Amino acid sequence: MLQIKGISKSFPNPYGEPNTIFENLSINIEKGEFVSIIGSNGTGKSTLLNIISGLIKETSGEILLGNKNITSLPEHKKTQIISRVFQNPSLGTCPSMTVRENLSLALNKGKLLNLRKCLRYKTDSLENLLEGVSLDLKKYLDVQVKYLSGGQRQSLSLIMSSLTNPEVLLLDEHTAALDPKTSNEIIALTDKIVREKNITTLMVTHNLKHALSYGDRLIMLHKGKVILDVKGEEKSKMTIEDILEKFEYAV
Ligand SMILES: Nc1ncnc2c1ncn2[C@@H]1O[C@H](COP(=O)(O)OP(=O)(O)OP(=O)(O)O)[C@@H](O)[C@H]1O
Repeated sequence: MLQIKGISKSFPNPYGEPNTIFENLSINIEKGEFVSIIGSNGTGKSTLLNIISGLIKETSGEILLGNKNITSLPEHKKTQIISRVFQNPSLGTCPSMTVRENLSLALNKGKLLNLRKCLRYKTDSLENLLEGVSLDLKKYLDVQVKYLSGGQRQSLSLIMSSLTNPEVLLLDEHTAALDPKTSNEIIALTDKIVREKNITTLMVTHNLKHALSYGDRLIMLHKGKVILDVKGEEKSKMTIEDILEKFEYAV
């Protein structure tokens, strides 16, 4: 289980009172649970992922994974157990390297090896990783990532983020920069990876259709508080109109 336990976060404000984003926020996420997080702009969704991944430090509170307290684990250690895919397709990959090189580096994540050793994987085994991935990624094994489309890069980022079987996957609006068709392909690939590997996943999204159709649980944050938390039948009965009403009510 991933436990967000009594997290508070304030950013200093040179012009007045600190900007408090969370006060004593607690959320428990079951192992393998796929949770969509929605909420209006500036409500703290990315900040929550930044705290979990160790990119920013909480003011107080704890993050527990299983029975391990990972709150103070340095970011480079956290990357071995927590993977992240960002909104910007350029962020998860190295653009000047080929798909082969990116995949090889991801397979060696956390190991101290030189590039030649990293690149020891056979073409067949790398192609297998891309088997069945839409957008024909398999054909681009020796193409530099900077020449791929945004959708192809997000597919690659997703595959890379799950190669070393992370315990937690954080998706920060990872389909937001894509056209509707590609965005649907990427969310379907996400679901396949999360289910096959049983990864505890938190997906921040503004796509209410994705938030409703995918994942086991839907959490809505507003001003740093959970104002909706549904799963199972309750979630499956929800409509986009119900959520929009919540937004109206919250703002
Ligand atoms: N490093 C930082 N320093 C100061 N303030 C920050 C920092 N990071 C985030 N904030 C502030 O925290 C608040 C929440 O931002 P955050 O990006 O978490 O919101 P969000 O819910 O992800 O919004 P959006 O949906 O627009 O991406 C905002 O007021 C933002 O300005």
